[in-house]
Amino acid sequence: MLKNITAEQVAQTITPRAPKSYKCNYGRVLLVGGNEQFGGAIIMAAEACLNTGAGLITVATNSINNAALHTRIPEAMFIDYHAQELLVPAIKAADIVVIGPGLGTTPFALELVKTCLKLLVEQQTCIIDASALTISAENPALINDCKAQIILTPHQMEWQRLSGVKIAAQTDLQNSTQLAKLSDHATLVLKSERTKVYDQSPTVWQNPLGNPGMATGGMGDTLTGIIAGIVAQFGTTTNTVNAAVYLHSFTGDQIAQQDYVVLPAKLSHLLPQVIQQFSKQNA
Ligand SMILES: NC(=O)C1=CN([C@@H]2O[C@H](COP(=O)(O)OP(=O)(O)OC[C@H]3O[C@@H](n4cnc5c(N)ncnc54)[C@H](OP(=O)(O)O)[C@@H]3O)[C@@H](O)[C@H]2O)[C@@H](O)CC1
Ligand SMILES: Nc1ncnc2c1ncn2[C@@H]1O[C@H](COP(=O)(O)OP(=O)(O)O)[C@@H](O)[C@H]1O
Ligand SMILES: [Mg+2]
Repeated sequence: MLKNITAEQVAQTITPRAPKSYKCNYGRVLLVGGNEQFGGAIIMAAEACLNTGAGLITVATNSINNAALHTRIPEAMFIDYHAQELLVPAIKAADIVVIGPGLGTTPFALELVKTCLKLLVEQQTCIIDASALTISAENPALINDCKAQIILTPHQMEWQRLSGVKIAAQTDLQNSTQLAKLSDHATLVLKSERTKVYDQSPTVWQNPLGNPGMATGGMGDTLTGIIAGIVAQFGTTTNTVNAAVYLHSFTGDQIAQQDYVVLPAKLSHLLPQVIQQFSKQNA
């Protein structure tokens, strides 16, 4: 059954912060990605995650990206993703691990995906995006064997690679069937001009918002960061994933009222205000 995500559901999910709380109450997120060529992708994901309200953020990336990362968001901690002795404890300590934006598909990238997916346990959530989806398409057991709660965020070509279903044949029934084959505890955020969210139930959720100004590189990396920030604070459920998808497009639509193209950085900067509006509806 197809249902629209509603503003009311989002407002119910985004509860105001408790006065007696501190950073560790809002989730530890580790973002892994960004090679020499695609550092921007992991920086945009981290910036969106920060602006969504995650408590503590660490970025494991190529060291060439460190200066740019810290110029943009000094709030984020940095790990050189080649440093196993730092990376492994960071994976174990995280509530949420994002893997893939700007990671590339080299043998080293494959080893990183393996390290993350194998180390994660049931209490953790892994958001698999971009290059990590392309890598997993060649190695489907990685997703199947991963114990963490899984959120997959492919665009239609990444989903074609992962599921084997051609874009033209990506019906709701096909998508649900292929998702269940990949993992019995994964949620699928299938991105398009009208993104849909599939879990292991027969209900499919459709995002009613978004605009073509959002068709720009980095917009999916930004969504991934928002999903990470929302599930870090409010738990990993279909509701929280839906809320993140909705907030991303809601913010994009606000910007498109004046702007021809919706820049990912601008969307990120508007997020704290938009999320506050939704949290106040709940106060
Ligand atoms: N600033 C940065 O650092 C950025 C870095 N990035 C990083 O780049 C890496 C590669 O990721 P990617 O998504 O760019 O490339 P890929 O996986 O090959 O997919 C593109 C192919 O799929 C096809 N296609 C069909 N339908 C489609 C759809 N709905 N949406 C999109 N594509 C669709 C399309 O077909 P075409 O239009 O060419 O016929 C094309 O052939 C990854 O690590 C990512 O994080 C980006 O995030 C950008 C900003
Ligand atoms: N025409 C459109 N209308 C609404 N949303 C769009 C449109 N085009 C792209 N988007 C959104 O932009 C994002 C693109 O994700 P993705 O292709 O992974 O980008 P990138 O990897 O460059 O960050 C998705 O969230 C998608 O829903
Ligand atoms: Mg992408």
